[in-house]
Amino acid sequence: MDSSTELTLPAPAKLNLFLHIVGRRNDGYHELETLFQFLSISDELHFTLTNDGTISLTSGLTEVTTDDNLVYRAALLLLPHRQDTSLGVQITLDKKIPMGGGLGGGSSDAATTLLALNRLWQLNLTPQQLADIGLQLGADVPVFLFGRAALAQGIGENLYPAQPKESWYLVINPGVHVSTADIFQHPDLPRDSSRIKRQARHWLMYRNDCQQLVSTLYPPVAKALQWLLEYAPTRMTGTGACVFGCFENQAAAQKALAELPAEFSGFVAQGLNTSPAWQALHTG
Ligand SMILES: C[C@](O)(CO)[C@H](O)COP(=O)(O)OP(=O)(O)OC[C@H]1O[C@@H](n2ccc(N)nc2=O)[C@H](O)[C@@H]1O
Ligand SMILES: Nc1ncnc2c1ncn2[C@@H]1O[C@H](COP(=O)(O)OP(=O)(O)OP(=O)(O)O)[C@@H](O)[C@H]1O
Repeated sequence: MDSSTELTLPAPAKLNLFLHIVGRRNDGYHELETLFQFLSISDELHFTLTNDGTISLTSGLTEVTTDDNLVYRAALLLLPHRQDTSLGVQITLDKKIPMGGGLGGGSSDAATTLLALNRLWQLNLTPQQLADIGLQLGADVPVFLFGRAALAQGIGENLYPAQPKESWYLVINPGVHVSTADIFQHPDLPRDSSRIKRQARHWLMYRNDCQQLVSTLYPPVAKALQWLLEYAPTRMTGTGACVFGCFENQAAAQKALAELPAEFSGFVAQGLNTSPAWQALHTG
């Protein structure tokens, strides 16, 4: 494979190890403090350079149209930055991360696309320029571009590298769809957490401010949390619906997974402080 015309890159999932809401901006977006860590489960994207000036995407996803797919939207945003307008790309997305569960798969796919096209189309955009473009697609895109586990402030654009333990997690999908916009608009969402002193304590000492509300609105989320708590310290990621338990090692997490009630699905993955996408681009 010629790396100047073809590129295969992962797009990892993330966890929000904690998530505090510390305020609300004038535009309605919430100011957060959250600790991001990547997971060893990834979507895979394959990029082939073309010379027809167009973007094509094959994803096999029935839930999302091509026009709405964050991969396609990310590629569109880079079109005006090409010097040579004959440059195009054929993209294949192999989706493995559960969608809409707070695992950030869509944002990660978008970030991997921005990184790949910056390389293939030789755009020479700086990390900050890519982050500004990425933020238009989702609040979680910058951390995937940054490629390091991080404490995020603002809506996710102010990132400070962090080194949480690379634990093993059992992630459970309770099987309900939680709308991020609905949770952030809900009158009962607490919005007044105080700012933490930068990572003064272990992340388990903090909380996810959306968890109580989502558990009340979606009983399967509460049930998954309650089941997992028998095995490990437990929390919800993002605005849900996925929840995770933190284990000492892979075997302990697998053992709990083997006992998972049939009504839920789940998987075991390791927390990673360096994004596999970043690693592939810089060492591959
Ligand atoms: C909750 C997190 O997953 C934490 O990592 C993210 O902040 C959510 O990021 P995301 O899924 O990329 O969300 P976006 O697509 O940017 O926003 C969806 C909707 O949620 C609300 N929203 C989102 C993020 C934020 N900090 N404040 C908000 O109020 C806005 O109404 C927005 O229209
Ligand atoms: N490539 C993509 N992969 C997944 N979802 C996509 C993609 N493109 C667009 N979407 C849309 O974005 C929505 C959110 O997807 P995603 O899987 O990133 O959610 P999430 O994990 O809850 O994100 P977050 O943690 O950032 O809130 C999906 O329900 C889908 O409609």
